[in-house]
Amino acid sequence: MHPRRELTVELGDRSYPIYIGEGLLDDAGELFAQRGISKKSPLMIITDENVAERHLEKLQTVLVAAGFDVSTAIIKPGESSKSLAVLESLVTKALDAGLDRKSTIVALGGGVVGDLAGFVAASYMRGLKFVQVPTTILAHDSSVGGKVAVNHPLAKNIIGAFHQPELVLYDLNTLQTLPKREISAGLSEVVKHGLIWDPAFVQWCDENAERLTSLDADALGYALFMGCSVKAEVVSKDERENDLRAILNLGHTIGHALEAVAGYKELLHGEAISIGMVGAARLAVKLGASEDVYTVTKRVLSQVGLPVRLPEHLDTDAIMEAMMHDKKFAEGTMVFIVPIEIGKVEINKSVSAALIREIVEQLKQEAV
Ligand SMILES: NC(=O)c1ccc[n+]([C@@H]2O[C@H](COP(=O)([O-])OP(=O)(O)OC[C@H]3O[C@@H](n4cnc5c(N)ncnc54)[C@H](O)[C@@H]3O)[C@@H](O)[C@H]2O)c1
Ligand SMILES: O=C(O)C(=O)C[C@@H](O)[C@H](O)[C@H](O)COP(=O)(O)O
Ligand SMILES: [Zn+2]
Repeated sequence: MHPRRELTVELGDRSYPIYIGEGLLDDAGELFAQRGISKKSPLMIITDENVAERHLEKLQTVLVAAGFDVSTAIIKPGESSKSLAVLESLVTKALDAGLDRKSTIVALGGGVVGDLAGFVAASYMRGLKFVQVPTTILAHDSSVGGKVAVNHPLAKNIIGAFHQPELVLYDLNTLQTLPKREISAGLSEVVKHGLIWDPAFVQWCDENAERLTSLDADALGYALFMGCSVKAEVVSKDERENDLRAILNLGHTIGHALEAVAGYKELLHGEAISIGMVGAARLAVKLGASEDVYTVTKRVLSQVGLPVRLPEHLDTDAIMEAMMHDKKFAEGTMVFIVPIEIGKVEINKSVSAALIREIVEQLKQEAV
């Protein structure tokens, strides 16, 4: 077995481990067996074309050698695969492969694969076990916490469930094949975890931006461990987002609306969230926070190669309308996550639509 960092998402008898380390795909057979993944029922690996080309053979070979009955389903890469149509095609694949109630779904890929495969696992035969094998930096966030979903053309993640994995197996070696743009997009949620919880970690990201974007293995291992730690702690305290978990949505009220208005194509999730976090920081300053909240947020995000300006051609009215479809809009109020200082946020339920509109307009003029 390879050396690894370990964390636990504490959820009573549904608690599960997160393993992070280099070369962990080699250990998948043993770790799956330890978590009680069945060898008697077929298991299905869901992945996308880019990941399949680079990492599927390795995982499949290891699992077959360990005695698992493995089938695979490969989807088109990209956010547009998080759809009901692709979900249905995967259910067809699962039926063809003979998956039964004791089968396991394995999500090998980024957040798109994780959210989609997780929702297949949540819904097929009313729920199968599943395993997250994240292969993007961003997926340190999506693989932990059990939010699984597909999109609707009008709203992100609007059809989904809470369904926790049996384990998260994070092989850092897989990240070495990531394209540059995806590296930066993934770092958006890493920085977010610092901004909501840990000022020292934000400072560390600021000082180590270059090591992170160049995929320095030590820096990456530490950053992903820190990000997963924050996520695991928050989820352990409030699995179903009754209150605290909403803080993980920093930047997402504006960010999700941008993704939807841009047709889930132009902006990657991490990029949209970066712009959304700059917007949240601007809002915070308007509400009385120190100017530092804005300058530090913007600086760290820029340093890791993320956009901070909202593309001008995205229509403000459409963005405002998309926000009203977000899950954060309920009982007539918008829940907005506001960074009151670096490393600390508040859940604000009284931000007016007029103020949000003003922020959206300002984000279109943001200096880069
Ligand atoms: N469930 C959650 O809690 C949660 C949290 C954060 C984000 N999300 C969701 O995650 C999604 C974004 O995830 P993402 O950024 O990982 O996107 P993604 O899954 O689309 O992956 C990004 C791109 O990188 C490619 N790729 C993946 N791994 C690779 C590798 N190792 N080498 C080369 N290419 C690789 C993919 O094919 C894709 O083209 C969004 O849909 C977002 O809503 C969910
Ligand atoms: O896990 C959570 O909770 C999050 O908010 C993490 C986010 O990064 C993620 O994008 C999530 O999918 C957004 O949740 P949603 O409930 O707003 O769809
Ligand atoms: Zn997110």
